Amino acid sequence: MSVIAAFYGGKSILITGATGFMGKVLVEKLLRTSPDLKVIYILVRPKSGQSLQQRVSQMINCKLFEKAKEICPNILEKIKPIYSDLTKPDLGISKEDLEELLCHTNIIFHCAATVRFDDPLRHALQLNVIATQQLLLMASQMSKLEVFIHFSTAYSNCNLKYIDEVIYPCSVEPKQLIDSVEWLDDSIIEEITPKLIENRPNTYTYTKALGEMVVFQEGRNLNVAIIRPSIVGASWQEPFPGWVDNLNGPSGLIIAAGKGFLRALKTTPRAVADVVPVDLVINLTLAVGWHTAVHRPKSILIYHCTSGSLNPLLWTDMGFHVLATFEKAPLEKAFRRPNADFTTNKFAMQFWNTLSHVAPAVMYDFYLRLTGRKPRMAKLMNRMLKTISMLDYFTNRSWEWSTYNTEMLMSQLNNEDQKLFNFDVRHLNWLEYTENYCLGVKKYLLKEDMAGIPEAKRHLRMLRNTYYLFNTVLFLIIWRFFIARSQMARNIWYFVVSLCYKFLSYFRASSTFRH
Ligand SMILES: CCCCCCCCCCCCCCCC(=O)SCCNC(=O)CCNC(=O)[C@H](O)C(C)(C)COP(=O)(O)OP(=O)(O)OC[C@H]1O[C@@H](n2cnc3c(N)ncnc32)[C@H](O)[C@@H]1OP(=O)(O)O
Ligand SMILES: NC(=O)C1=CN([C@@H]2O[C@H](COP(=O)(O)OP(=O)(O)OC[C@H]3O[C@@H](n4cnc5c(N)ncnc54)[C@H](OP(=O)(O)O)[C@@H]3O)[C@@H](O)[C@H]2O)C=CC1
Repeated sequence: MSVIAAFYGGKSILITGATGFMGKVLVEKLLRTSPDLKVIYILVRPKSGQSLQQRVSQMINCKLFEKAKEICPNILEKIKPIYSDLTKPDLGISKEDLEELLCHTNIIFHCAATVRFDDPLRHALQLNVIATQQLLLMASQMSKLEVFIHFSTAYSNCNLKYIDEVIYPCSVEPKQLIDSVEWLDDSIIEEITPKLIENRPNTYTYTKALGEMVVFQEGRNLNVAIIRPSIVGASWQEPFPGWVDNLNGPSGLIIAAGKGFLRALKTTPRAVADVVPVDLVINLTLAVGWHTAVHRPKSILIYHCTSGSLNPLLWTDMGFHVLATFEKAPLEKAFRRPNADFTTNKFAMQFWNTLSHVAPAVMYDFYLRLTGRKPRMAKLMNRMLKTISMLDYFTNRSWEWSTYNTEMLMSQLNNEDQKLFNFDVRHLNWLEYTENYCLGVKKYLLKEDMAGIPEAKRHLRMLRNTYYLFNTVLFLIIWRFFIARSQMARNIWYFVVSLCYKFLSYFRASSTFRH
């Protein structure tokens, strides 16, 4: 019998960020494995003109929830959306809703965050730190609260090489910073941001570290645990392989590679791609929720959800797996044939950027202009180059995370739970996973039909022939140019032609002789 699934039965669970990538998988798994849970309160903001109810309907009508709906037919009654904007005072929650939450909530999963790397410090602070602080305050008034699970990232301390399951203090106290940004002008905040984040690459990792400090300082009287996943990718097994719904992490670049936009990447040869499947992260999270509620550890435990130390995958290997998959099942209407050069050298990367990224985009835009259409490729390419440069920090470094707590937890699960809430990354086959990831990107993100693969292959063949033709014409033009100007080039040309002629005559003569 599953102890973890039984634990969530009859519980009222509050989830922030339920409409996000990980939040959806969390809601789905809870409903699938504990259909007898009482209610899941989800804090949602209206978005793109959709009401809260419309957002919930859209969420549960996606393929991800198909199995959960079979197991839990009254799924709509189980999910209660609560209006909330985490950037507003008191999280924008109405008095009545607040009362209900304070009276009934047993478990909180705090998933919401801004994961953008380029967010201004003020906004990132608002969501990743102040909202966490306010949620903790709210949690401290909940009479039935058993556990508070906070989602952080394994990269919150990416300024270190070895990262332990502890909270590392930042040089500035979160409270001081929160007070300061209240009266500081945006331009001044922008100016001091590089000094504050020190040797971290962006405001995301910095504010996630501050968020952990806030949890440590203000969650002491609560029963809290922190999950630190590394790079979260598509699902491995549950509810089916390859599910993914946004462009974050590797997904965007997998598309870019499949469409033939991304043709070169700077990465150190031994740099580890610390990817973890989303279902594995959610399984660990649910196990941590159960363990923390039942065992009530004396201090806040941190759980690293990483793959590098147990089952490492290199970025270059992942790249080759991606290319191999798109060879078998190409994306539709690719810009160029998928191919990639991995380089460690900054100058080589600049060379490849010019040759493989910028030049084809500029040429294609020229062609679009000639045919009376609006050029768009250079703009797209610049966006992709910006994204690559933002991810460069992560594809060129490796970290080591300790996993004592995660391993301790694994050893405490019974056989049934080890299967139902599997978070053992050692059993993962990266080749198979990457293949499913790419197919998932094709089906669920790009909504491409698998029946279109023969046409996509034809398109790639056409691109290959165009490429050969283009190169031949280019070679002939350049050669013609040299022949016209240089006696030496002419001599080489005549020498090569006469050599070819002699070989041909020789083979023809010898084959006539044999007959
Ligand atoms: C050969 C294969 C090897 C694979 C090799 C992979 C290496 C991959 C390393 C990952 C390493 C992460 C390690 C941290 C792990 C965490 O803990 S963080 C959680 C993950 N967070 C992220 O990944 C967020 C990263 N993204 C961002 O911060 C922002 O999107 C960027 C990169 C700054 C771009 O900002 P922007 O220029 O304002 O663009 P934005 O409005 O976001 O989107 C503009 C367009 O680009 C598209 N786009 C957005 N993001 C992406 C993306 N990542 N890729 C492509 N297109 C994108 C959007 O769809 C949008 O298109 P339109 O809708 O306009 O048509
Ligand atoms: N994805 C990854 O690779 C990793 C993620 N993490 C952490 O996991 C957690 C979940 O990440 P992920 O699911 O990928 O993120 P997403 O960007 O997919 O989801 C973010 C969620 O936060 C909600 N949210 C954002 N701003 C607000 C707001 N002002 N008010 C209310 N809700 C808001 C979003 O709601 P809406 O739908 O309305 O936008 C969405 O539900 C985060 O804490 C992140 O730091 C950690 C490591 C890696």
